[in-house]
Amino acid sequence: MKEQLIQAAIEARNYAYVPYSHFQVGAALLADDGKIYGGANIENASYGLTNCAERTAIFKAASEGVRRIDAIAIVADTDGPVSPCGACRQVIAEFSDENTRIYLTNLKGDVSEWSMSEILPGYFQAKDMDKD
Ligand SMILES: O=c1ccn([C@H]2C[C@H](O)[C@@H](CO)O2)c(=O)[nH]1
Ligand SMILES: [Zn+2]
Repeated sequence: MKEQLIQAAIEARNYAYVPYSHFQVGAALLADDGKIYGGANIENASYGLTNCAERTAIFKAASEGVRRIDAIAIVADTDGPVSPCGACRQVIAEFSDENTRIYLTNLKGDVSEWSMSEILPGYFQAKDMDKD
């Protein structure tokens, strides 16, 4: 499944809309429903409105009812495994738990595997709002 997910991320990357950075990123997640959802980064002439690949994949899945990510792979043409931004790490946390596997990869085939608390120590979740 890990290899299949990484392959899906590589394929999703081909649809990156990156006229400004020319930096293509792809992501693919395995959801609780057993389906794979892919996503690519989508940039905007108003740069700050750019949506990262992993958030695209997560929002596609969430908008179809997914509430838990089993595993997610992210890929870019980087020297080492691609490193997701802080905003994306928090968005991954919204739909993840400590059993979620996070695969950071590149086109050379380097893969590093992370848990949620490894990738974002102290991440905030809705359950943290429960006071009793
Ligand atoms: O993990 C990452 C890192 C960067 N980007 C995108 C945002 C922007 O389009 C481009 C350069 O930052 O790469 C992602 O999609 N995911
Ligand atoms: Zn991001």
